[in-house]
Amino acid sequence: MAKASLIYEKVNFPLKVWISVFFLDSNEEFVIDENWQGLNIAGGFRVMANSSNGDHQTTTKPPPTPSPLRFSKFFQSNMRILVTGGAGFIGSHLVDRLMENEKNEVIVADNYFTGSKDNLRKWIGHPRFELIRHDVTEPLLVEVDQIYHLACPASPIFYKYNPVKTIKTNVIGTLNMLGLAKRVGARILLTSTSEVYGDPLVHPQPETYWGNVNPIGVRSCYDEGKRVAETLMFDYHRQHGIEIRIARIFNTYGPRMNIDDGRVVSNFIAQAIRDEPLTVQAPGTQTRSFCYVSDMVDGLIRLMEGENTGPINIGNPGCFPTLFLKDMMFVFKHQYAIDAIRRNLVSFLAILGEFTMIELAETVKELINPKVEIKMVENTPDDPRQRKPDITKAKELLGWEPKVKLRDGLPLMEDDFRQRLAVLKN
Ligand SMILES: NC(=O)c1ccc[n+]([C@@H]2O[C@H](COP(=O)([O-])OP(=O)(O)OC[C@H]3O[C@@H](n4cnc5c(N)ncnc54)[C@H](O)[C@@H]3O)[C@@H](O)[C@H]2O)c1
Ligand SMILES: O=C(O)[C@H]1O[C@H](OP(=O)(O)OP(=O)(O)OC[C@H]2O[C@@H](n3ccc(=O)[nH]c3=O)[C@H](O)[C@@H]2O)[C@H](O)[C@@H](O)[C@@H]1O
Repeated sequence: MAKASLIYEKVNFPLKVWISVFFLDSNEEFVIDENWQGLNIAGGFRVMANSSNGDHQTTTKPPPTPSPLRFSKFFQSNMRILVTGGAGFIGSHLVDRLMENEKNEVIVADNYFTGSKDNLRKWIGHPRFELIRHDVTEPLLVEVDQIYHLACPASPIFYKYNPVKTIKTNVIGTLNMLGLAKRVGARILLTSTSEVYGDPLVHPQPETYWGNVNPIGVRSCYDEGKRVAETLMFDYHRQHGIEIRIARIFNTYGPRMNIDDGRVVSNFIAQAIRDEPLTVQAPGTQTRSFCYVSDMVDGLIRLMEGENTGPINIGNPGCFPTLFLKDMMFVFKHQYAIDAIRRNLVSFLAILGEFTMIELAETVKELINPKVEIKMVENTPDDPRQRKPDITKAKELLGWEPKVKLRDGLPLMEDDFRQRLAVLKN
């Protein structure tokens, strides 16, 4: 569909080739000239005939049959897909899935800040795959039909490391990708986050909730950055008719997460394998919902291919009520937790029906290393106390719901971590 409109635009204006040149804060267009009749949409330009003398208008013969190569290029049903941040955790799994379809050509643009070529090693050299070292804060000129825009550090440790760069990535990076989408008529999907809900006062979070975000906190570069990115998506949609999709992703885990990524599931698994104490950040009663990466990729592709702009929550609302008693005992053994409960009733209510970090630690301990210790450590500012997606919209509009339970997903991740850490299971 996007390709069809691209072809239409290029072929039906033979005397002019319009090129959009995207500047950081504006999209400006200028005309190359009437000497160029056509554009090779495979990338780069090709002059196919010179019409400035008007020769073709005087001839009575039908025009020569164009090269079959040209037609195959124009009319093939292949999709060319750009994945920004494709060398990262979710991005590389998305690339695997997109590459399974022989009609897809995939271009990855990544600056390798938190991603790695290693995640894509099986595709490097493949004729339908291209990897570009590129920072999305700079404009990118490629010809594509779809853009999955994932580029952004996702672990709080990494996005807080250089907050100014994080906000530039979210704002300027998204602006650049929207400029690209506008120039080539591509559909664009943004991977937003459940962090747009901040420390939510509504629970679970539906897409209609506007959030409770600290605009000046240490996490703001990320959560406010993503909120602006969402705003830009909708402004380009309303103002320029760009086809947009917004996924609000909730905590996702799986193989290929950075071992020292700092996120809770990867931390606990690496710690359990290394025989180090599992570090539960106080109070430990904060809740999250964990979605296995294959489910996430499935949701993202359905959103891209479907007819809804979103935003749509994609996450796994599952919880573990069976661990409730154990959880309570752990909480009451720790002064931190008791203080937190006294201070805030929400933290206490969280443990009644939700999946807490203590439960996660207990689950990892049980599945991976029953001898490992669990210890309570200091938390970081503005850590959301509760988070769980309302996925009604994803179910109804995308026919999507997660399939992999945490207890099945954790061992798959363990295998990958053991291989990379070179530690065999006893
Ligand atoms: N994993 C989650 O739980 C989660 C939750 C919510 C939202 N998300 C979003 O999903 C996307 C992917 O997350 P992930 O977990 O795979 O993270 P990740 O850190 O593994 O991947 C991000 C990728 O983006 C690249 N990148 C960062 N800044 C860039 C820049 N300026 N230019 C080009 N490339 C850049 C990194 O090198 C990396 O390859 C992110 O946008 C993130 O905000 C993830
Ligand atoms: O899903 C989301 O929308 C967001 O979720 C995560 O942010 P966060 O939930 O803070 O992720 P973690 O760093 O994995 O922390 C989860 C919880 O575990 C706790 N934690 C973390 C690390 C640890 O070693 N121990 C521990 O108890 C944290 O205090 C926090 O309460 C991601 O890292 C963001 O990129 C993403 O956008």
